[in-house]
Parts: sequence; C-alpha cells; structure tokens
Amino acid sequence: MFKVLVSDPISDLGIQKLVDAEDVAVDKKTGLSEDELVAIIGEYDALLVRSQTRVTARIMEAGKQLKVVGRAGVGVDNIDLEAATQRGIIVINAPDGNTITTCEHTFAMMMAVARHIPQAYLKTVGGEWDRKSFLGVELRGKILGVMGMGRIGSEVAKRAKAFGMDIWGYDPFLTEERAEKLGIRLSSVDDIVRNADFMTVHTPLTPETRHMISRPQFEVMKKGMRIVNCARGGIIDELALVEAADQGIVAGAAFDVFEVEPPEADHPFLKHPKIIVTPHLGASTVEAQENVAIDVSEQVLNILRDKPFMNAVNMPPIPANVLSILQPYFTLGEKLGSFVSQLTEGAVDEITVNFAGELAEVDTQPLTRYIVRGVLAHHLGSDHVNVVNSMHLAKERHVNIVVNNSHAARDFTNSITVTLRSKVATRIVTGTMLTGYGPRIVQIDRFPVDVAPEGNLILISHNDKPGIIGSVGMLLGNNGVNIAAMQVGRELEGGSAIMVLTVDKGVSKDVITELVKLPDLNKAKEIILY
Ligand SMILES: NC(=O)c1ccc[n+]([C@@H]2O[C@H](COP(=O)([O-])OP(=O)(O)OC[C@H]3O[C@@H](n4cnc5c(N)ncnc54)[C@H](O)[C@@H]3O)[C@@H](O)[C@H]2O)c1
Ligand SMILES: O=C(O)[C@H](O)COP(=O)(O)O
Repeated sequence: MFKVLVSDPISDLGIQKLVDAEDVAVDKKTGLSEDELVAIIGEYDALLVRSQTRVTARIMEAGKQLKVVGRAGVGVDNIDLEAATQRGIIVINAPDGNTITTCEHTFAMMMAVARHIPQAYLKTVGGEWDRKSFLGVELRGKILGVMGMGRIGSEVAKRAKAFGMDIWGYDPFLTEERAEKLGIRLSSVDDIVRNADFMTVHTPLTPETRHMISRPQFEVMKKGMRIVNCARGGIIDELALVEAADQGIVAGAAFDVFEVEPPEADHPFLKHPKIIVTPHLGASTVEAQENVAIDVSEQVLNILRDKPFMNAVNMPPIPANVLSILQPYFTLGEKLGSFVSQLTEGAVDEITVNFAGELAEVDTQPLTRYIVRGVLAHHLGSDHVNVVNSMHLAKERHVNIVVNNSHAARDFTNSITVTLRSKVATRIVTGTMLTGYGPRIVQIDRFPVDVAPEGNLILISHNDKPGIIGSVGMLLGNNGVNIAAMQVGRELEGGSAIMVLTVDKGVSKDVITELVKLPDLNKAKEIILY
C-alpha cells in the first residue's frame, strides 16, 4: 500500500482518483511546520503540495520512502529541486491546469487598477459617495508590455488584443515568427519599460528575473505606467516600485504575489493608495484547483505504480511527439540495461547505447535514463535508482555513458543495443519491439536469439554438441524447475553456443553449480527481469 500525504489545501474532487485507488492510502495534514513534516514524512511514498509547504532538503532527507513530490500548480520554487534530484525523488507539477485562471486574474487586476475598483469599493462601503477621486483609463489603444510569453503570458496577450490593446512581448524564447503569429511586437525589456502604458510579468522567479524591474528601469519608465504582477514576488523590486509610485512614475500597481508571503503587516504595499493586492489568488478558482489536482494525482499514481509519467520538473521535458515514439521502449530499455548488467562481471566503466532506426531520429535522452536505471538498479537497488537520478548516479560513480545513433536499422525497424564495459568483460545485448509479439531480446553478445525479456531466465554458454539440451532439461526437471521457453543461439555448427531458458520460478545457486558441471557446459547464470 502506497501512502500519500497531502500537506496543503488541494481540491478533494481533484484527488479523488488517488483516494479511490486500492493500492493508495491518502492522509491530509495541512499547516504542518518543517519539524512536524520531518517527523512524519518517513512513512510516505508521495507528498502533494501547493505553494505553502516548503519542501526542504531536511524533509527529503527524512523521507526515506519518498518517491515523488507532486506540486498541484506551476511554480516549484518552494521545493528544493537539487536535493530531490540527488535523492532520486521525482518532482512533478501541473503546468497547464491553472493557466487560464491566472490569466483571467491578471485581467481582473489590470482592470481593477485601471479603474481603482478596490479603492472605490472601500470608500463606498465606508459610506462615502466619491465620484471625483477615481478617474480611470481605458485599456483600448494602450500598449501592454508582457514580460514572459509562456503559457499565461500568451493567453494574456490573446485577451488583451480583444480589448484593443497593442501588445509588446519580451521572452528569450520568443521568435519573430511566433510573435507575428500571435500578432504582437517582439520587444526588449527596455522597449517595454520606455513605451508601455501597462506592463504585466509572467516569468518564473530566477536569478535572471529577480528584480528585472528595479530602479534603473523605473528611472527610464514611461510616466503613468500601470504594473501587474501575478507571477512571482521579487520579479519587480517592491521597494523601488513604492518609490516610483510616490514619484508619480507609476500610476498604479496590482500585485497578487510578494517577495515574502504572507507579507509583514507593515509592508509598504498594504497601505499604499496606488497599489492593490490579493493574497496569491491567481490559481484560486474551482476549475483550476480541480484541474491541477487531477493532473498531479494521475502522474503521482503513474510514478508509484512505476508507469511512464509526465511533467517531471527535475528532468528535461519530453515533447509529446517524441514521447509517443519513445514510450513503448522505456520498459524494454530498462530490462536490457538490467539484463546486461546481470551478465557483466566487474565494476562497470562504460555504458554504450546504440539506437538504430526511427528511434535514432529523436532525442533519446529520456530512454537512455531508463537504460542506465536498469544497469545501475541491479547493483544499487531499484528503490534508490530512478529515471531522475540515474544519470546523476552514473556520473557520481565515474561511469562513462556513450550514446550512438544510427539511422539505418539492420534487421529491425528499431533496435537498442546496450554494451557494458568493465575491467573484466564487455557484454552486449540488443532488443527490439516485434510487431504482434512485443519486446524481444534479439542478440546476446554475438549470438542471435529471440527471448521475451521477463521473469526468471537462465543463460547458459556451452559447446554446440548433441544431447546438451536434454541433459540441461533433465537436471532442471530433477530439481523441480519447469522450463517455460527455450532459445538456442549459435555462430557455427559445432562451435560455441548459448541457451536462454525461461523458467517458472527462481533457481537455487546449487542448481546453477550443478549445471556448470555438465559436460560441454561452460557457464550458467540466472537472470531475473521484473
Ligand atoms: N499567481 C498565481 O497564483 C500563479 C498561478 C500560476 C502561475 N504563476 C506563475 O506565473 C509564472 C508564469 O507561469 P506560466 O505557466 O506561464 O509559465 P511558463 O513556463 O509557461 O512561462 C514562463 C515564460 O517565462 C519566460 N522567461 C524566462 N526567463 C525570462 C526572462 N528573463 N525574461 C522574460 N521571459 C522569461 C520563459 O521563456 C517562459 O516562456 C510562473 O512564475 C508561475 O509560477 C502564478
Ligand atoms: O505557481 C502556481 O501554480 C501558483 O503560484 C499557484 O500557487 P498555489 O497553488 O499555492 O495557489
């Protein structure tokens, strides 16, 4: 039974799939301190959070069973990603579920700041009928600068067009073509700061974006600018903004996020007449909360059940078209790694992977992670190695990883060959997916074979002599070992050969020792693939 801890308020409906899963027990404990989390996290396999819980290195260290931290939302700045990667804890987020909601909140804030709605509301409910103090501005015809043209920034730009705004966008990944397609003007921070009437930021908080709008930008800013931040506190320098508002450079600002949350009671934004605020509500709609919780629950289940998953933050993302090609090979790749690792004596120095066929035409890095996981898990334990930390662990152990791509596959549409080199030996295995049959090992060292990579296998190297199959069968039968499938591969008649047996259960070391004593049998090795 997997145990999942939900430590922030997350939609009940959204996590229903987890609650209903027969192999999962969900506990909800919100508002815990770091010490309290450290005390209990050891019993959990997964932790689900929003932005409140700070998932620190201490918590990960105490999470001896922790396999995944799921963030029901986008920003993962509350999670120590470095610590997670080192411990092989997968961090996933739900990047799409709150895009529209946050975009709509940005609009609500932009309109509220343009028309002084919160200030006017306060006066009106306070008994004052003040129609003179709140002269607003239209959005129509104004320049809106959008910093960060990702998911939310792009949606904001689309809606701003409907308001008749002229959109100037800045993003290091925004190309002329995409800007043209979106109908916006590709700009720099400086262009936007000097020319825009409204400005909204939609970047993550990184060392580069921290205080990207600060004193130097306010000094050259167009007078009367209105600024919205529904992304992350710290992208806009808060103190510099207050100064700029006091000097009349900034006509108004709307902030959903703060450098420190919640802000201190004497934070200068809270009483400033030109600055309106909300308590990090960007993603807080029924729809978004359900969406992100559903997305994150599905991926957490996949991870716990050792199935392929999406949206890992501490792994490079896999584009959908690449994933559809690679996904069928993930399990095969891992099993090839495990198979060849069990064959190889001595400490592994180098793992070489050759991808052939259509596979070689896409970025195979994600698949390589599975293969390396298979190789390392045999020695380090499958609990400790996963696709997040496999490359990191290999590097830590000075294992060199070489990947070759060859577009022409010799005998199969696609194939993967894994070669392990140690000081003692070099062993090779090739696998493919056979249409109608599924994954197959098709070559072991220099011998062609056709073996399903699963269950308990015995690999025997022997001389190609009459009667050897019979004597192996007899010995195993006498020891109560039933043979489910058998494959023999040889180079030349009468030369050296291999035999791969699939047996119904594990065999004892004694049986293996007995096998090796048979005439013309050179080596026998049990290989377990699950
Ligand atoms: N207020 C909320 O409740 C709320 C809700 C959802 C998301 N967010 C935050 O909004 C932000 C954007 O979310 P998203 O889903 O659109 O993310 P995204 O990853 O789709 O977009 C971020 C964009 O920022 C760009 N970027 C990175 N560095 C930049 C720089 N120096 N200058 C300009 N652009 C830069 C990236 O290239 C990317 O296109 C994130 O910080 C996220 O955490 C806040
Ligand atoms: O990054 C996000 O997804 C937002 O900041 C939302 O955070 P929340 O889940 O704590 O509302």
